[in-house]
Amino acid sequence: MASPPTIPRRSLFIGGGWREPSLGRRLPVINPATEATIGDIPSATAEDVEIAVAAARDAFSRDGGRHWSRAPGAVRAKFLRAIAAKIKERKSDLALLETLDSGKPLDESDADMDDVVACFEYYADLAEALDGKQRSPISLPMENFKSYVLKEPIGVAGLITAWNYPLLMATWKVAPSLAAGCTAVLKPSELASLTCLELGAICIEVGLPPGVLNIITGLGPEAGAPLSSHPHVDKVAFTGSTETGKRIMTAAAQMVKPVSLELGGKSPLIVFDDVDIDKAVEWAIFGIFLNAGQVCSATSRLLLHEKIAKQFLDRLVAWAKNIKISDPLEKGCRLGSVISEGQYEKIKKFISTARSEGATILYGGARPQHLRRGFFIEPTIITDVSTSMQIWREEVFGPVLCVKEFRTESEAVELANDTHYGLGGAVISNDQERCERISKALHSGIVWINCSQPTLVQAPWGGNKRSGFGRELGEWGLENYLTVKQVTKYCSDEQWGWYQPPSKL
Ligand SMILES: NC(=O)C1=CN([C@@H]2O[C@H](COP(=O)(O)OP(=O)(O)OC[C@H]3O[C@@H](n4cnc5c(N)ncnc54)[C@H](O)[C@@H]3O)[C@@H](O)[C@H]2O)C=CC1
Ligand SMILES: N=C(N)NCCCC(=O)O
Ligand code: NA
Repeated sequence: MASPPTIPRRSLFIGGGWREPSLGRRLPVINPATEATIGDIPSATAEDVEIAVAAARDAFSRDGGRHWSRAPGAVRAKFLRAIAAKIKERKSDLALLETLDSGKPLDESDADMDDVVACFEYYADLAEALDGKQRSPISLPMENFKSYVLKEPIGVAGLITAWNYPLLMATWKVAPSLAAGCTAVLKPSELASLTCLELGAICIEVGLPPGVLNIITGLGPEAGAPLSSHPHVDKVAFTGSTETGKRIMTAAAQMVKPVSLELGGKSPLIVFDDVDIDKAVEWAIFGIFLNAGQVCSATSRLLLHEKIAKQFLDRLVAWAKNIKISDPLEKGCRLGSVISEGQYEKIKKFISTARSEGATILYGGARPQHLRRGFFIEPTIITDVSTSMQIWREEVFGPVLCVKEFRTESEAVELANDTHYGLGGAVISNDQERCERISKALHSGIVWINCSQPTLVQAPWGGNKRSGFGRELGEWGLENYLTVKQVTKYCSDEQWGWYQPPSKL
């Protein structure tokens, strides 16, 4: 057997170098597919947050910002492209680390690394384009004033992220914040931090100016909370649960600090009776079993037109049975383990509550019999669901799909919008006008037509209602880290003339 890959032992990445956590604490790294402890990560506390924020502050204003925050966009773009190139070079080892840390299939980690590279490259282009957008004039109905707009980096950004796409979720925040000219402190999830620490190593290799990006790993209350409430952090961007999002918003409110929140979801997928069943089934499967359903935009509520419901469910089960569930390193794996024991127990509880509330577990619901260790759960399909049940209302963040039938388009829309969340929504139908009507009717930040989950770096990403606010990716992702300044100039030779001039005497 091949020897197990080495897990790098890293410290906190602060001020351009490695630094031991002030209290000397470390946290175990658990591979959820084997339950083995495979390494450890530093556990930062408020003392370290203090040092990291000071490093970011210093990097923001060093030499009047000449080397970073006020440097030409092309300077920052060069570093973002260098980071992208290093990630490309290290793609297979980073993907392996991501899989060992999170349990996701290696093919998914590979695709995530491609997305990471694309995101750094995309924001490198936007950093360059930003200079050309400066001083855009405001049209005014008078001639004695001229106004224009400057877009300036907001300052030090605090970036707090989740474990479902460890390096990718960090990149969605790191790339645009750096492109904008901000400096940043990243706090990834304690459940999967390995690849984010490797990003620190990459920053050293490409010679990123010290303090521009700082990476501190550790627990939410110990490292995340002091970052979100820090008076010298000018903006907080967060991806994670709605509960933690509320805490972060409350902390930031004390400093009147802008936040963007990318929170949970319970997104619907509506399937009409005019579709190619197998094509639609594959999107339904992809929409909930990708990354074992640990996707904020997972289409976890399937709405089926009653005319095709039976046939659709038969095919859905057939496809679900055919999903390769295995060690995520095995070739062709399409369902790995979930992230942690805590998440595994939580998902099992959701399934047992659904059963006790009267729903039917049509398929799955248990540990796959051929896997004795690791936090694996079968792809699970739940029917006979009513809208008051927990499984309809709450985010599971696991491979669990609940299904309801509908008769009319308006009933489908009403069921789709019957949620406190508003991240994604999807519709599958051959009637394009109907798809467009539904796109307008869904209360969500993202709508997919005839598919589910494609995520494009150019397109805005984010939700409404309790899924949060603010948009990542695309040009919207850059705006998150910019502040708009108006500059207005009086350009008449005349005295202003509001006051009576005193006598000249
Ligand atoms: N929608 C999404 O993208 C995600 C949703 N979730 C949901 O959240 C549930 C719990 O998962 P967790 O890992 O506990 O997510 P979480 O929302 O608590 O963690 C996300 C990040 O916030 C940090 N954090 C935790 N408490 C904090 C605090 N008081 N102040 C500042 N930062 C803090 C964590 O360390 C982590 O980096 C999951 O079961 C899932 O349902 C989890 C992760 C992502
Ligand atoms: N890369 C893909 N497919 N999806 C990203 C989902 C991001 C999220 O769960 O917040
Ligand atoms: Na882990």
